[in-house]
Amino acid sequence: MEQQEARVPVLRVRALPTSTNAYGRVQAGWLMSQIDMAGSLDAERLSRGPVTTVAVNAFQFAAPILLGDVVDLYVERLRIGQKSITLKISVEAQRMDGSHVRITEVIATYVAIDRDGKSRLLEAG
Ligand SMILES: CCCCCCCCCCCCCCCC(=O)SCCNC(=O)CCNC(=O)[C@H](O)C(C)(C)COP(=O)(O)OP(=O)(O)OC[C@H]1O[C@@H](n2cnc3c(N)ncnc32)[C@H](O)[C@@H]1OP(=O)(O)O
Repeated sequence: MEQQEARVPVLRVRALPTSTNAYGRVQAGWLMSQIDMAGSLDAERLSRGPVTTVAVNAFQFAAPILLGDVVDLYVERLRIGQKSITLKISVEAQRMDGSHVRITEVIATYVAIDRDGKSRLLEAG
């Protein structure tokens, strides 16, 4: 049977009352934390060890994330260097009515580090 390649989010999380303001909209800080979580997860897998965020580009938010939305974070590897990985992290929300909304895209660079926090070569297999 022919396999269809599905786009799989690195992280999927629901916006609950603990993530929103009093008006039911997700706070930017919560979303940034999820973005960093998705990016570092992918970079840790690729580098087979710890990483740190060295640079993040400017963010722009196209739409709000609302209470109850399911938030999907997709990661695309843009550049794999000797010690660093640059990723595009895209955020989409599924509303409770089933509609899908594009929220933001961020470009972030992660550097593989050793136990002392010094940069190290990637160990991608
Ligand atoms: C409204 C709400 C408010 C919210 C507020 C908003 C905040 C928006 C946050 C968003 C979401 C994220 C949230 C992160 C949250 C944290 O993670 S906080 C920051 C945590 N990061 C750190 O602490 C890292 C601190 N920096 C360091 O420790 C050192 O600079 C590093 C990363 C170990 C690099 O050390 P180094 O000696 O420069 O390393 P070096 O061997 O020369 O270079 C290694 C590689 O890094 C690359 N590199 C070095 N510097 C850079 C650079 N600046 N750019 C790109 N690549 C670089 C080099 O090109 C090299 O790559 P390769 O060409 O080999 O692949």
